[in-house]
Amino acid sequence: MDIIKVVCGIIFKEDKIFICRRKQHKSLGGYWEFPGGKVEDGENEEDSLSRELHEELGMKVKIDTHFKTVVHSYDNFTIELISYICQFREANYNLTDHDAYEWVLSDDLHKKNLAPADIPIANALVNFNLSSIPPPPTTPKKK
Ligand SMILES: Nc1nc2c([nH]c(=O)n2[C@H]2C[C@H](O)[C@@H](COP(=O)(O)OP(=O)(O)OP(=O)(O)O)O2)c(=O)[nH]1
Repeated sequence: MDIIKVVCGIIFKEDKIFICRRKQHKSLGGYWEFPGGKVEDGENEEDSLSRELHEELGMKVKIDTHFKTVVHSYDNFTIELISYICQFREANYNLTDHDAYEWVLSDDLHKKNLAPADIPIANALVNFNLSSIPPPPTTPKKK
């Protein structure tokens, strides 16, 4: 069976993380997830994530770094879920594929009914320190 490549954002606003609930009629409807979607042919992961966040939430983020990739088999399909740490910039929260969203502390992620593929990511986030991300290199000022 083919593996479906899915990219998702772990989007921080200060110390909270954005999660959203899939609409009931969608696959895995009712589960909470990190937003994102399928990587299309010829698209790189970061471009795909930016596109999905814009389409599904009207959201802009700064993508920092790859965090964790999980391969998970559901009953009918297998996904490779690739997560990136992001910093929130702005959003109009115009939800197209979700019916709810929340900003939660990483310690509280396990209280939500997360999609099963997301659970190893949520567990890894409990020990994650946002300040461990190196700042972007600064370009020296010209004299
Ligand atoms: N976006 C996203 N999908 C996830 C996560 N965890 C998880 O198991 N999935 C599953 C749900 C879906 O079966 C699949 C992604 O499909 P999707 O419906 O979000 O992607 P899409 O918008 O590109 O697809 P489509 O509805 O246009 O067909 O991966 C997650 O954290 N984020």
